[in-house]
Amino acid sequence: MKMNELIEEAKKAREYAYVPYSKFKVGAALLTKDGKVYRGCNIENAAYSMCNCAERTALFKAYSEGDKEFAALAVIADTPRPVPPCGACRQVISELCPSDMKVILANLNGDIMELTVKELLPQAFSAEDMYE
Ligand SMILES: O=c1ccn([C@H]2C[C@H](O)[C@@H](CO)O2)c(=O)[nH]1
Ligand SMILES: [Zn+2]
Repeated sequence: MKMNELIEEAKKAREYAYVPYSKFKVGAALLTKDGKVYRGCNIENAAYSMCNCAERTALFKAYSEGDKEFAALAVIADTPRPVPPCGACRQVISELCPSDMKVILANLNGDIMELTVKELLPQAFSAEDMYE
């Protein structure tokens, strides 16, 4: 699957965003190594801290279906620059995805930024820091 196709999948996911509070729609598309795509959108709640980002929705969907081998993640929102994932998502992505996996950030203007998981969260805290 091409990078632009994965961004299109993220754009479709974005349409399902449930964002009555922020009105800020985000879409994500997670490509597995065997070519399957899991879409995710952000889902908010009146108890604001319960809001779930698009990236984590996609990752948790895949994981809960037994898919754990990922090849790329695309994220899109209507932002001036390609949408930067929040710190919480960076932490989750860095634990569940390979450190050299491609993360494609995009916006609706067609701006794209491509980086790796380890570039997204350098010096990430991980299990290795707790157990030797
Ligand atoms: O990369 C991001 C950044 C923000 N959000 C969501 C969380 C919340 O619903 C709204 C505003 O922060 O956007 C995401 O889904 N992904
Ligand atoms: Zn997030």
